[in-house]
Formats: sequence, structure tokens, C-alpha cells
Amino acid sequence: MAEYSTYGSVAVLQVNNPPLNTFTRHVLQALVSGLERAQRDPAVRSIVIAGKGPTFPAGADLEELLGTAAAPLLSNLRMVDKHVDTCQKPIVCAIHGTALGGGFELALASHYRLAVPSATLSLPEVHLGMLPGAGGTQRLPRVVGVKSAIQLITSGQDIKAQQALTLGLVDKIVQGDLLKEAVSFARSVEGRPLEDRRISQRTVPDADKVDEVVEATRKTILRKARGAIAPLTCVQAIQASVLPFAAGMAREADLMTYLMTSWQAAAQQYVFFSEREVRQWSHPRDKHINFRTAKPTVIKSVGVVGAGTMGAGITISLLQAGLKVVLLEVNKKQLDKAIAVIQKTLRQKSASQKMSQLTTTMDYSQLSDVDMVIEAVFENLRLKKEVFRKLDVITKPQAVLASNTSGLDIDKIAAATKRPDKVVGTHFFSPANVMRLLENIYGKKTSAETVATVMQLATTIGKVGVLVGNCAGFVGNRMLGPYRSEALFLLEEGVDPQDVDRAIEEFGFPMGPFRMTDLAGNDIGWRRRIEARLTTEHGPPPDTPALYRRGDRYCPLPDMLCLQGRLGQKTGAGCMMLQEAKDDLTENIYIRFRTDGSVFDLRRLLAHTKTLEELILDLLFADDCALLAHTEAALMSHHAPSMCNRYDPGSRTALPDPVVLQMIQDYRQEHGFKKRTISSQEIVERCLYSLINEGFHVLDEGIASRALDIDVIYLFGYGWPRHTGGPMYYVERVIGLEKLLRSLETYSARYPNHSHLQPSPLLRDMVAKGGSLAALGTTDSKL
Ligand SMILES: CC/C=C\C=C\CC(=O)SCCNC(=O)CCNC(=O)[C@H](O)C(C)(C)COP(=O)(O)OP(=O)(O)OC[C@H]1O[C@@H](n2cnc3c(N)ncnc32)[C@H](O)[C@@H]1OP(=O)(O)O
Repeated sequence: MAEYSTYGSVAVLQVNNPPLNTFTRHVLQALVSGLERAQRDPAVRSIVIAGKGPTFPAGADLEELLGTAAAPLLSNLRMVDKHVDTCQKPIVCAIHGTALGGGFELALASHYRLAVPSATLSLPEVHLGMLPGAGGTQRLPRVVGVKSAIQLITSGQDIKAQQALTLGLVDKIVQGDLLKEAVSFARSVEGRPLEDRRISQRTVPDADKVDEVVEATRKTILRKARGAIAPLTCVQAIQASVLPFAAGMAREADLMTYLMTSWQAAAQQYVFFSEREVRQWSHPRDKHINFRTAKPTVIKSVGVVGAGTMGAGITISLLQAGLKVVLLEVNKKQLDKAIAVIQKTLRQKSASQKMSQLTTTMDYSQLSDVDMVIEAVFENLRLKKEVFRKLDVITKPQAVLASNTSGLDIDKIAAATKRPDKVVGTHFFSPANVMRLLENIYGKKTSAETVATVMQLATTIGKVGVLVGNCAGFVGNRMLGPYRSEALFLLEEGVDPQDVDRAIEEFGFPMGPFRMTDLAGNDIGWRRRIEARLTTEHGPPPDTPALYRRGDRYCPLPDMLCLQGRLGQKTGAGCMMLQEAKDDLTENIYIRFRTDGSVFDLRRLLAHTKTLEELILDLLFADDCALLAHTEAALMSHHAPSMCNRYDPGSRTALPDPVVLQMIQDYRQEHGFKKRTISSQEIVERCLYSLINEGFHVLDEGIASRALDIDVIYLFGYGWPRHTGGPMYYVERVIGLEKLLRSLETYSARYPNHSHLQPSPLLRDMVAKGGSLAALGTTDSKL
């Protein structure tokens, strides 16, 4: 727990609680005993505290912190820190690995801190819905000032050793043997006065500006927190650091109690464990196939087919993880553009050496030797099947073939090959080198080994891999469907797009559904609806009622917007007009693209088609993705820049667009909708409850095996606010399943033809039998 040894006059206490040396009550008690022993021993004149194995203590043990032992754990930690702070013999902390939370707080209570260059320090409690409750909010500002302390504590960011030295948080960086250096350092400071070494006795450097600083940061923190209570509570605790130390500690303790007993802290700790638990996957249809039984294939080299935004992002992720990549793109301009993007990103990350692992090519035969291919071409089944047919012939027989699709049928793609057992879906999220989620989709014939391989790949490239079954939209996009539909129905009834967005953003999402569609591209869903024959390139399918499809309510507003060329924000931002666009296109209009400098003459393009709309459609459905991307941008910049909002040039701020508002108004009139006032609560409930209800269907069908898989998908791929724990956690722990059921019953009675509001049988069953999502496999055992 804490090993005691002496080196002459120096006592060394080494915390030994593998793997991360976290503080349990027993570890802390052992530390107290060790400290008392060292203090009692007249031969000991200084003390070193270190971590055995890979790291200095990474904080309080969360398993213990979440149980009934939380209060004694905190008081033990405070006791240790007090012993350390007030000790009459100098205490030196020797830091390697990650000194996090309570571990870093212990170091701050000590008199000296040494660190190896690779050490990381941080106070990440805010991510767990808490604050650094063992003096962190009081000692850190005494070293770095209130302003920096607010920044570091409310972000929970890592502080690398060198930065810690600059900030005065460590006294020395040690290049050689840390323990040896720490012992000799301790010996060198024996007998020196300790009063100025005790951080608790210092005053906060910018104490006179505390109110000013807090006022200046409050707004930003509130905006970033999006409903999370921990960041602002951290600020309140830091504010108290200008009080005498004991008073500040008392304030910190009160605020810590408030946070620790909040539902948000429980939710965020659930997120912490769920993020790790998804790695322990099992096949929903056969529990015997799981992370223990299935062995992954070793992947050293990966081919990426398609160098669009997704392909480039995937390539960056793979290179950063040290894998060899062969990037294939049939369009030379697109390939060059991707190379430039990859180079720039890796350079920014100071990882330019990784470029040597990249081969770029326009020739499929270069893929003959890779261990795996990730196809990232345009989202079109015909095209993807064609690519897989080629890959099946060219790649070695044991290579895994993965499709980066956001919702196409993996079985159909696999059927284009003679190795369906090696075909799997890997749904990356954009930007692929940034977003943490990787939704891995198994098909009917995907082998256990192939599943294990892509789950392992997720870990290798630092992503959170979640295993799901094959259905339209998989888990994430499938659940998004009802949410989007309900958002559109709200428009019909009288809400403006920005009101829907505001309500959802106030709930905690970074973006409401309409701003999100503007960003992602309205055409993505449109193409999918055309493929599903819900609409056509020219309007509703013949003999189809405008507001119904296959007996279900349908809102054609997004299709109408697409037909007007309102496809999304990307088009407004990606190009620059050389000459003013003219609605009638009587003059030549030249458009140059910032992306590759190519110039289009719209009139010449139009000479080959009857209407502008037809031209858009021809290009949208062309398989030549590069041409599509460029021309779509050209046409859209001529047309309206976005689906529902307008954006000033160069700005990403969504502004209500009078043209769209008028269009919605006309639509309501045409279809006899009476505008009514709708509360934010109703907006949030209808959008989110329909999404969550779909989650129950997904569980019922075995598309996701555990509620926590859905939560992780939404938290890491869709911006679901972390402090609520994810959709399924939130509804079970905060709203209550019974309340969800009653609300869905009320709404579905009011809107009988909105099928997604009909409560799922699984939900009904759970409420009737008192069942819980936990029983389906959430991390309850750890809560
Ligand atoms: C009453 C309270 C008194 C005082 C309060 C003090 C505040 C705190 O100290 S709160 C805790 C602060 N510390 C953290 O938040 C650290 C969280 N951990 C991490 O960030 C990472 O685990 C890591 C330390 C950076 C290591 O990352 P990595 O190498 O990727 O390993 P992981 O897979 O994340 O973790 C391995 C294994 O350990 C479990 N684990 C990690 N941290 C804790 C912890 N603090 N308590 C208990 N268990 C922890 C993690 O779940 C993994 O377990 P598996 O079973 O292998 O999944």
C-alpha cells in the first residue's frame, strides 16, 4: 500500500496500489502511518513520497469514492495533506507518470516537487462532476493566481512537466533516476526553514483582482458548461482562496459535499466507467463471442480508399497511432489536397515524422499487401459495392475490409465480396481525427476475429469503439431520425428553427438540430430519403400525399429546401465569388475555390442541362465525389448558403433567414397548420424522448447490447451533454422510466400518426415489471 524505507536520513514512502496507485482508504492510512513513523524517528530528517510502478498516484480511487466510503476517503486524504503540509521535516514529492486529482493535491501540500520530463499533472475532477476537494482549489491559486487556477481547474487540462516548472508548480525537472535524485535533493534541503515552502501559508498573487477575474470568466464558463454545475462551483471554491486558508478549506469542503451528492457527479462518473466498459464487448446475438474469447488480427498497415474529408481524417488518426497507411484516391487533385491537409495537421501536432509512414496512390494494386482496408468513398451503396468488389480481388485473402459508412447495409456491401466474414463497418465521425467515437458494425457473416480486430483498432488509434448491429443508420443515426422528424413537426406547428435549436442547446447540446444539419449538409439525409424512395429528385413520389409516407407522418420541408439548393453551411464557407452571383444566370459566373483554386463557369455547366436544379441533382448523384464536392459548393454559393439559417460571409453564427421563415409560413398555410406557441420544455421532450424511445427499440432488437453502449455513442459522437450521463442514463436516473412512458403516451395520443412517439414495448415492459436498464448491462455495479 505504502512501502517504507530509509536511505540514511531520508525516509521514502512509495505508494504501491497497482495499476495507478489510486488512493483508497487503506492506502491513505498507510501513508499516515508512514508519515508518523518518519516524524517520530529522530534519524529521519527528510521524507520523499513517490509512486511505485508506472505512476505517481492518479487520484482518489473512484470505485471507493462512489460507494459509502466516500466521506472517510475524503477525510483521510485531507488528513494526509495536513500531516504533509504541517510536517516539521521537508517532504519532497517525486512525480512520474500521471499525478492527477488527489495525487496532485498531495504534491501541492508537500514542500518540494520534482518531476520527470514526461510527467503529467492535472486536476481533472471537473470531468467527474466534482472539484479538487483536498485543498486543490485553495493551493493552486496560491501558486499560479486565481485566473490561471480557474482556467486549469474548470478545464481539467493536463499540465506537462515543463509547463508545471514554468508555472512554479514543480521545483525541478529530473532527467535521470527520479528516486535517486529525489533522495539526494531531500538530503540537500534538510534543516532549511520550511515556512515559505508551505503553499497554504502563501497569499494569492492576484487576490486584489479576484472579483474582476471571476466576473470576466463567468460568462465563458457558463457558456462552455452548458448546464453542468461543476465548473461554476469550482470557480466559487477558487474565489474563496483569498480568504485565510482554513476558511477557504471549509468553503471548499461545503462545495465538494454539494457536488459529490449531485446527480451530475454520479452521471459523470458513470460516463468515466462506461467509456472503459465498452471495450468489454460481447456479441449481442452470441454472448460466447466476446472480448475475452475473440482474438484480433494484428494490424500493422491499413489502406484507406477515398481521400475526401473522412478519408484524410481517418488517415491522420492511423498515422498518429504509428500505423503504416496507403491512401488511395482516383482523383489527383483530391489526393493532393488531402496530402496537404494531412501534412498540415501532423505538423501542427509536431508529428511530421509520421508522414514517412504514408504512401499515396491512384493505383489499387498498391493495396495488395495491407492488413486491412478502410473504404471512405462517397455514401452511395452502388459505389461502395464496386469498391469492395475491387478490393476483394486485389487485397490479400486475410485482409479485413471495412466500410466507413454512416448507415448503409453492411451485409449488402459484404455480399459484393467472397469474404463476407472479413467485412465490417467502421463508422467514423467527422472530423475523423478529432472525434473519439468509432461505431463498429458487424454484419450477418462478420467473424468474431474481424469484430475483435476493429474493436482493437479503436483502442490502438485512441478511439472509443462501440460494437453495434447492422440496421439502417446503425445506432446513432437511427436514433437521430425520430429526433429530427419531431424537430420538423415542431416547425409545422409554429416554432421557428432557431427556437428549436435554442431549446436543445439550453439542454446542453453544442448545436441544435437545424444548425447541425446546416453544418453536416442537408443533402446527406436527402440522398438517403431518395434511396429509400421517400422522395425523389423532383419532389414527392407520384401519387403520394405530401405529408405522409407509407402511412406515417412525413415532413417534406427539408426536401423542399434541398430542391431549392439549400444544402448546408459548408457551401457558403468553402468558396469565394469572383463576380456577384445573379439569380437569372444571364451572365457568366466564375467561382474559384479556396480548396484547390479551380474555377467553374456556371453558365457552361448549365448549357448541358435544362435547369439549375437538374444540374445539382446530376452532380449529387454522380459517383465522381471530387466533382460533386466542388460543383455542389459552386452551386450553393450561388444559391442560398444554408438550409434554415443564413451565415454572414466568413462567419459561423446562425442567423434566422427571412426567406426560410417565409417559406415555412407559406407551407403552414398551404397545409392548414395553425401556428401555436410551444414551450421549450415541450420542444426538448418531444425531440429527446422520441430519440430515447428509439433507443429502447435498438436494445429490444439487440442492435445495441447494453444501454451504456448507446450512451457512449451519444456522448462521444453526437455531443450529448456529458453531465447528464447520456440519453439512456438520463432518462432512467433523472427523468424516470415511468415519467418517460407517461409523457410518450400523452404525446402519442395527441399525435397518433407520429409512430416514433408510440412507447416501445421494452419500455412498457420495464415499467410494468419494475425492470431497469441497469439489468441490461449498465455499469451499476460500479455506481
Ligand atoms: C472523497 C474524495 C477525496 C478526494 C477527492 C479527490 C479527487 C480525485 O482524486 S478524483 C480522481 C481524479 N483522478 C482521475 O480522474 C483519474 C482518472 N483516470 C484517468 O484519467 C486515466 O485512467 C489515467 C490515469 C490517465 C490512465 O489512463 P489509461 O492508461 O488509458 O488507463 P485507463 O484504461 O483509463 O485505466 C486503467 C484502469 O484503471 C481504472 N481507473 C482509472 N482511474 C481510476 C480511478 N481514479 N479510480 C479507480 N479506477 C481507476 C480504469 O477504470 C481502468 O480499469 P479497467 O477495469 O481496466 O477498465
